[in-house]
Amino acid sequence: MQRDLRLIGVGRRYGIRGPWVLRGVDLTIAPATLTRMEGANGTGKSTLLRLLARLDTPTEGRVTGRPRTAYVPERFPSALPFTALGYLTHLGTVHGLSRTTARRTAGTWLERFGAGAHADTPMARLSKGSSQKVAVAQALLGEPELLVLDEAWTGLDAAARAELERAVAERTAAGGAVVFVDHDPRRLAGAPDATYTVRDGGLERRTGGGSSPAGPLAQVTVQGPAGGALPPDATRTVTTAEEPTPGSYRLAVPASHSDVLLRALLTARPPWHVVSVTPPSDDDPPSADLGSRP
Ligand SMILES: Nc1ncnc2c1ncn2[C@@H]1O[C@H](COP(=O)(O)OP(=O)(O)OP(=O)(O)O)[C@@H](O)[C@H]1O
Repeated sequence: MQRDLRLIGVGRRYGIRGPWVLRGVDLTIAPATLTRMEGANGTGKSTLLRLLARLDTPTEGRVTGRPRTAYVPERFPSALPFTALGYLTHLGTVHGLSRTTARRTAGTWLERFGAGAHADTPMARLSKGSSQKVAVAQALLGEPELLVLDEAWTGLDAAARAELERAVAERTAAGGAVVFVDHDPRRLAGAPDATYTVRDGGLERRTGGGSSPAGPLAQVTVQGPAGGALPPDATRTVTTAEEPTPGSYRLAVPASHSDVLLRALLTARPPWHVVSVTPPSDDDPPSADLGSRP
């Protein structure tokens, strides 16, 4: 993403005399950041995400910046006259991939989300969860500079939910921005750079990056390039980091986030060498008690 995406004094209402859903919203979305939007039902989160994805225009105010954007809507229109693979291949070519590359990339994403067996199923016959897998795959296959996820985890099975968390970590590690809404407070807990609450038509920024990830800790030992600092995506995930020798780190990470950490380290440029991963033992205290981060 070349530049920040910015909302400047943005307001949105539906209809000339409709109530203002959003008003006076200022927001900057920078590259390589993860942003969470929270708020009660009907407060305007989806409205905000559609404005960020440039699928809607503000009633007043301005939006600047044009990152290449992909969007997963709250409700995906699955009754399309394609098979799952055919649809994704078609979208891949729209994103500028050759047909062969689009088909291969589409197949890879279906496999990653555990929907490879449904590649040739007509979209209209997919289950709700499989259809949601196609919805997230279509957003990821173009490696967007801005990924906007509106309750994208809803309906996915546990493996696919974890895979989508990994895909989000990969996007931000690759320099993309990700903005998401999800009603599960544990979703990507501890990872967001910023969390906002949509309330009374405005945005309230929560202090800090959101709640800390919780749960038993895994220990990860890694070796980076000489003089290398931990990649930001890795730093955000870990609970503690010690550097016994230059470039060598002992990291403690909630086991639920160890995949995200490993992905951030392995996809860093240059990649980090993972020396060892020790799962938590039953005697370990939960990380929620351990407080500060590096
Ligand atoms: N296309 C539309 N036409 C008219 N009103 C709309 C439209 N889209 C949203 N609204 C209204 O704007 C308000 C905010 O809706 P929005 O879907 O953005 O909220 P939300 O925070 O995403 O809600 P939820 O958590 O239930 O998904 C609601 O009152 C809704 O009825």
